[in-house]
Amino acid sequence: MAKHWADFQYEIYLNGMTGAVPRLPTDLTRLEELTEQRLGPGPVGYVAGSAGNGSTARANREALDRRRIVPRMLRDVQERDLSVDVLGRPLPAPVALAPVGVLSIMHPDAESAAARAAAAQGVPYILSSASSTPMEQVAEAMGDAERWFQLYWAKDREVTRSFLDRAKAAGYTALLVTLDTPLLAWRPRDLDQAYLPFLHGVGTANYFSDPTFQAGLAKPVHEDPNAAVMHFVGMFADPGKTWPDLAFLRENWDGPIVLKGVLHPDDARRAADAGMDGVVVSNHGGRQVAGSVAAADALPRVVEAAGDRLTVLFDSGIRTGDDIFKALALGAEAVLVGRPYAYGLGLDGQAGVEHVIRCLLAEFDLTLALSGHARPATLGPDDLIEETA
Ligand SMILES: Cc1cc2nc3c(=O)[nH]c(=O)nc-3n(C[C@H](O)[C@H](O)[C@H](O)COP(=O)(O)O)c2cc1C
Ligand SMILES: O=C(O)C(=O)c1ccccc1
Repeated sequence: MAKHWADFQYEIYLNGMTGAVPRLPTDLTRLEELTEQRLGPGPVGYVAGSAGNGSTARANREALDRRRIVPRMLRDVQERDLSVDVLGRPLPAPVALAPVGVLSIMHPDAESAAARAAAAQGVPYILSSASSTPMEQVAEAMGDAERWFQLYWAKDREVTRSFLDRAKAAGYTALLVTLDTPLLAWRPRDLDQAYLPFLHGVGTANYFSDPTFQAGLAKPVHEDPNAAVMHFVGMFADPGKTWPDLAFLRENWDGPIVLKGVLHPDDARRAADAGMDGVVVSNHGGRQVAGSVAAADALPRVVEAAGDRLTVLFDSGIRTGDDIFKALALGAEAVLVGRPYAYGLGLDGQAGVEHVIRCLLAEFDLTLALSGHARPATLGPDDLIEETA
């Protein structure tokens, strides 16, 4: 019998018999405010912030809220199985932790704590290129648990090659290449505080620990950290890249490659033509293009364009179990979750991240069951209606 994620609900009530209540709220939309109260506005502003006046982040929520589930009755949901195969990997549920950089601004144990939480719950951890901990150290914290690597595709081809070699050697099985961040967007919350973590050397661990990156410096990082930061800033993204450049990644990575940040169906077709294995339909949680199409509104057309040529993943705005249900019903094979686990980490370290994973999956399991489904595979567009204004 497969594990029932919904058992967490019963566990919470049972613990209540001894007077214990959960350390964090089970409505994950409350975590942002709580984190801000505890950690202060600087770091939380970076995590919570979005592009422009926040319209894309709001649209992400509206597009999910506008879709309503139409539950079905009497369909035997006693035994349920949330497991899925994604990119040829068996996962216990259709959820992974999104790549979120600079996590040391939330907690000193940073990515290692988040990775341990993912490993403990069996969900994949996607490590950001801009992590505050080197990829080998995060890998070590996870044992042989499922991990994927997110690439910020550097200007310097040899640094990129070195990252790919290191990620492979450290056991990261899939590569997510983020395409929507060739520049950092206009983010008023960060601008108003003049706060950018990298300038303080946060989020540069993979670069500073890289032999090829180091070879490009006149002095070792510890002798001239400012020069190292400037070297990083100059190379970490490359607005000059075009579709033919993907051939380099295809030649240098044996496992699955997924392009993160695809919103247009034609870009999905180009991804398949370039030999990519999947896409993440994402607008970076509303942090890049202000005024962008909501990720959930872009999803159906990308799913249609992908056909059976690409694995389609989804992120941007997932906060609850019913959001996961909706994304899957719109055609995503799995979802990534970003900010909620970053807040969980800020509030309670590894345990806080585990809390977030368990709440989301318990709620998803219950939503699935109460709507008449025993497996993610039976979800489809018929399970939703779209409200019109
Ligand atoms: C603080 C922060 C840092 C992020 N860093 C990265 C990153 O390094 N690489 C990346 O591909 N996406 C990054 N993202 C975007 C997430 O991977 C994901 O697309 C987004 O958070 C999903 O939206 P959500 O936060 O609403 O779940 C970051 C997001 C946040 C909030
Ligand atoms: O802040 C972000 O959204 C992001 O993707 C990022 C970019 C560079 C380094 C760290 C995070």
